Amino acid sequence: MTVEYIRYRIPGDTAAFEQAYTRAARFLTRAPQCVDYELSRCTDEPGTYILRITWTSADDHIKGFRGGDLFPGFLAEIRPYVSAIEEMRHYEPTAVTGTGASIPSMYEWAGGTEALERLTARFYELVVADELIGPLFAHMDPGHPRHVAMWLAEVFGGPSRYTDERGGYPAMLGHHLGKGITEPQRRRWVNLLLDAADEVSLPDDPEFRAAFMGYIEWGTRLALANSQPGATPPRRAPVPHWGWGVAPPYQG
Ligand code: HEM
Repeated sequence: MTVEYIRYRIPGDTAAFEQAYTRAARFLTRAPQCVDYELSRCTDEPGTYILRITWTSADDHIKGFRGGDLFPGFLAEIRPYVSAIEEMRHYEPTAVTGTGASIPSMYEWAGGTEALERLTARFYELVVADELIGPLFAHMDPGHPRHVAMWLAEVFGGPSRYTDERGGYPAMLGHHLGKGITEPQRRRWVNLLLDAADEVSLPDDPEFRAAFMGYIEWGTRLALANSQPGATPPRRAPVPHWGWGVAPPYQG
């Protein structure tokens, strides 16, 4: 991945510049080498703009996009502004990246550790009483519901206690290896978790439940795949971090 920054100083009609880029952007939208792009206007210095384009790689940009069919149409739209370019360079992203706290994490939205522990306590009551999956959990550690709450907390943006105290992803993976979970068992696990979520009044707004279900579907399908005989999952990986996806929480 490489990020291209192009800084413009437009001396005249900025509306025409923005319109030209609106047309040029249609070519970026169609380019498989383009991850995303954004044109920003400077609020302190009218006429100064920065275009950020993330490319799959510098080579893909130079050889793929510039050497490809879309470039002539793109260039035709922005050619009048080439002389207004003050900087045009590729930058490599560093490890310093993240998000702020303007959007609450799913962990906070759910109600934190207390809410997740309420969820898993009720869930495993339903699980052990269930004729299809109860037998799988016949010998489970009494701390199991709290440990799964810890895992979910970490996945949804809360404290990293499963990693710090319980061995993180490799330990969680180890609990599922060789279990031979079947699809009906996976589906029952999901159904019971959703029943428990309703019973303990986990937030039921569309955004939270959609994102929550997204993780549960992903996680249970991986648990099933990794539990099969001969499965070769990665032995080491970080605990996944699940976010809101395309529908962030509705805050009124
Ligand atoms: C999102 C999906 C899942 C998550 C987050 C999850 C989470 C976990 C965690 C964190 C543990 C280890 C608990 C500890 O550290 O004590 C565990 C163990 C286990 N899980 Fe899952 N799991 C998932 C799906 C499933 C499914 C679908 C099944 C079977 C239907 C299953 C069956 C088990 C079993 C049998 C154990 C070991 C229980 C024991 O201690 O005897 N898991 N799971």
